Amino acid sequence: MKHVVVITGAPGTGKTTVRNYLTQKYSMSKILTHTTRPKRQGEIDGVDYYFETNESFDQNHFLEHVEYDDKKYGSSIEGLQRAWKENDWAAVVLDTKGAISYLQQKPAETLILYLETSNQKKQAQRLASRGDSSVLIKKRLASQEAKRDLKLPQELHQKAHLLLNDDWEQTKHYLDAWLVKAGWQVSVDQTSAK
Ligand SMILES: Nc1ncnc2c1ncn2[C@@H]1O[C@H](COP(=O)(O)OP(=O)(O)OP(=O)(O)O)[C@@H](O)[C@H]1O
Ligand SMILES: Nc1nc2c(ncn2[C@@H]2O[C@H](COP(=O)(O)O)[C@@H](O)[C@H]2O)c(=O)[nH]1
Repeated sequence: MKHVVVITGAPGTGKTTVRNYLTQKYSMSKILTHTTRPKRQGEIDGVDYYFETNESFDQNHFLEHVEYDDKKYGSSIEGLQRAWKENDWAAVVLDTKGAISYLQQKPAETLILYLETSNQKKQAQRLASRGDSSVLIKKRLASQEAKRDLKLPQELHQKAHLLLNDDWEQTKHYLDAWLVKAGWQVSVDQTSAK
């Protein structure tokens, strides 16, 4: 059985950090997505994203794509197939609109984690600690998509698992426990029985 863990939530809630934990500790495959936004400091093409021009972006076969903060983002069908070839479990970071699309298109395989923090100031502080400029942080948090993603959309009620990411040590415990409930152990047993 294939699974895809979709990690969603507002900016700075820790989506990429959670995705890295799942790929490192659980060897889940990372689904790389495509974007036309400029690279942040330290980001590498083919590692963090496929960085595209407007023209090259349109040449992909997208499972879903969106505009977020005036830039294009999309996850390709090939990216998901590549990830599932490596491992039955894959992880991807998406905005909430992308999470809804995944749920509609892959209902049996999709598991959704919606990340929150107890206080929104924390999210801006985290973006600053990541090295984002204050101008970009202001623009990002003022975008209609970022404001929308502060709230779990109706379509994800009863579908998403809510995860409070205030304390990282505690978040790791939550994730470990959630994965057992989500069937991770079953999958490991099945793999070793092959
Ligand atoms: N629980 C935590 N406690 C403290 N810092 C954290 C925690 N989780 C993540 N961070 C830090 O917050 C910053 C933002 O995290 P991350 O890049 O994972 O957020 P994101 O939700 O993917 O953001 P964006 O949507 O803007 O890409 C990073 O510097 C990360 O190390
Ligand atoms: N629907 C999609 N959302 C995506 C995709 N790749 C990333 N994202 C989301 O966009 C915002 C902004 O990302 P950032 O790296 O510029 O901070 C964030 O919510 C990501 O989760 C995608 O392919 N589809």
